[in-house]
Amino acid sequence: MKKCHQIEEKNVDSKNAILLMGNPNVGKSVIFSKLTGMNVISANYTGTTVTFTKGDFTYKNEKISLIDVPGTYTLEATSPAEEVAVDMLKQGAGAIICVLDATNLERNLNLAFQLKEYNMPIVYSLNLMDVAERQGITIDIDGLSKALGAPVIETVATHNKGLKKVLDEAVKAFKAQEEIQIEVLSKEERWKKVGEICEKVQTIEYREPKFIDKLGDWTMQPFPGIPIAIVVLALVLGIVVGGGKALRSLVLLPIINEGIVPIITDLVSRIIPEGVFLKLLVGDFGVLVKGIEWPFALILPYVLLFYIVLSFLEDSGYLPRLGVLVDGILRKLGLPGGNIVPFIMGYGCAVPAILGTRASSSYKERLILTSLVSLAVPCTAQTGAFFSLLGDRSVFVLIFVYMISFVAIVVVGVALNKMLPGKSAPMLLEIPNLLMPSKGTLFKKIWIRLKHFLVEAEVPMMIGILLAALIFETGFINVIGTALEPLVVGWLGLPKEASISLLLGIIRRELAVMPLLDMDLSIIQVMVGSVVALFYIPCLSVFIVLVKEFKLKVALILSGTTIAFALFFGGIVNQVATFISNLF
Ligand SMILES: Nc1nc2c(ncn2[C@@H]2O[C@H](COP(=O)(O)OP(=O)(O)OP(=O)(O)O)[C@@H](O)[C@H]2O)c(=O)[nH]1
Ligand SMILES: [Mg+2]
Repeated sequence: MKKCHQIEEKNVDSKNAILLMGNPNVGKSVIFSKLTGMNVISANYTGTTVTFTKGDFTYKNEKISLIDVPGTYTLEATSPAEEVAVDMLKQGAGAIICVLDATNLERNLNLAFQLKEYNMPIVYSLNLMDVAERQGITIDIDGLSKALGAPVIETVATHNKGLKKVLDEAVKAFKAQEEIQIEVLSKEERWKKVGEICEKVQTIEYREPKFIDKLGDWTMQPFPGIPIAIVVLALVLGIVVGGGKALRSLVLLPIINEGIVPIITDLVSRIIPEGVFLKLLVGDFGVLVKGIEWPFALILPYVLLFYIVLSFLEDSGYLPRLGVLVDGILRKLGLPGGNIVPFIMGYGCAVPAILGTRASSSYKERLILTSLVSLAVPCTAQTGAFFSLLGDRSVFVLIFVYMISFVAIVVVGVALNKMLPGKSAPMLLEIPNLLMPSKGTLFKKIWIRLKHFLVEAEVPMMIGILLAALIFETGFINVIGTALEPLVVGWLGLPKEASISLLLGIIRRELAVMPLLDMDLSIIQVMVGSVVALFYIPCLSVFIVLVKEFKLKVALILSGTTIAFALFFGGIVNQVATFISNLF
């Protein structure tokens, strides 16, 4: 028989803290967002939350700190994300809201019983009741409550059903300060008891599977799963690429370049006298010209559409299913199918993708995925930049850049898998229910990401543009250009002023591409510039995350390697393309 757990550091505020615990993907983050009014990202796959978030609010005159933590299957953490949850639990709380997935009662109760080993009152939120109903699952709430010795409340978090009642019960529990009935069971005793409870309280009535459940199964079988995946990919590309182009050239560019920018330029020119300062604001690289055009007209359409599509795919539960289909391919890169989610997120931004790897229990997998995303996966802002630079000029070069990216992912992935010590974790990929995304949570998520982009990207982009303006207006570009001439002109075959791309690319990845837009470049030069930008150093925010997650040494090695890779292959493309063009 084990001993019950002692709470380690009794936090002074912990008596007002309510901890949301539960298995992954049971709705904790949705409950957190609904109860606190703070928006945290939720998605339909395991491992969405990888750190904790605290939300303070007052409820019925009680000051409450609600804490959302990553999901965990057991309290013996196997990944950095699960460690966060277990650490928070050990710090103690006034009460725990244990969220249970009504469609997976047995596995969820296993964790519920482990929580009973801690000296804290628990209230149970039996969530996803709508999906349970759809699947013919009925649960005897009173019976379950008796078996657990605590209140059990049926909830549908996405529709805010039952959540107030859960909060009421949690507040009641921590105010009552009743003696807690600690129950410590061995693993075998626990599973046996859980099995008995499920048998008693749960009835599963056979229902003809609904279309959405059938679709969920089809998406994982090679047929029709692969054709479905191809249709999904085509739709994603159509929406992001086609929609992005339409939004950019038909709506945003005319509004910004023919409306907003001329008005601003005119106003500023009237107030500020001719000189360097005016040029910094509204000159060729003016902050008020490029600082509006680049992020809002050229990048934003792709970012917005990508996040709409990604959020929909995330909330539907399709991504882990895609992971099952591509497991065999990804495994060759040392990344079992479960890594599909952070990998795809990398096409949005490398920062959440790298943070997302915290849910993985294998350091080797985390490092391979991080390396691939830092090196060869263009983020959505960079994609916007590539489409702006290449879309109208040469679709061939555009396809070439993405092919190079794909080849690099495969070659580097296979090589790292062979070179790095350690093992990939076996595929533990939980397949969630296929759900129709809830409009409210979907909009909120898109808004969080868009806001994040506007704050996180716009400020560094403005700084980068200001730096570029300063470098050009002061003539400093000649000094840099001359210093880098052998590399930029000699090896890469680019004009001297393209050195600016190498400087700005350090700030943000798309800034390695954007300056090329206004230069009169040949097709070969555009191709070289794009390949360099594709592999070039991860931007500053990614570098900071790399240091945080993998320490300075790994961050420096990765960044150094990506720079070397970018310059080496950029040069090779230049030499080969020039040689071929000379033949004709
Ligand atoms: N239909 C339905 N969907 C729900 C309900 N509660 C949550 N969801 C959806 O289930 C998915 C998982 O929700 P999250 O809040 O991210 O789950 P989580 O427990 O925080 O997951 P982790 O952070 O991975 O531990 C999301 O797509 C939600 O929109 C519900 O009651 N009914
Ligand atoms: Mg969560």
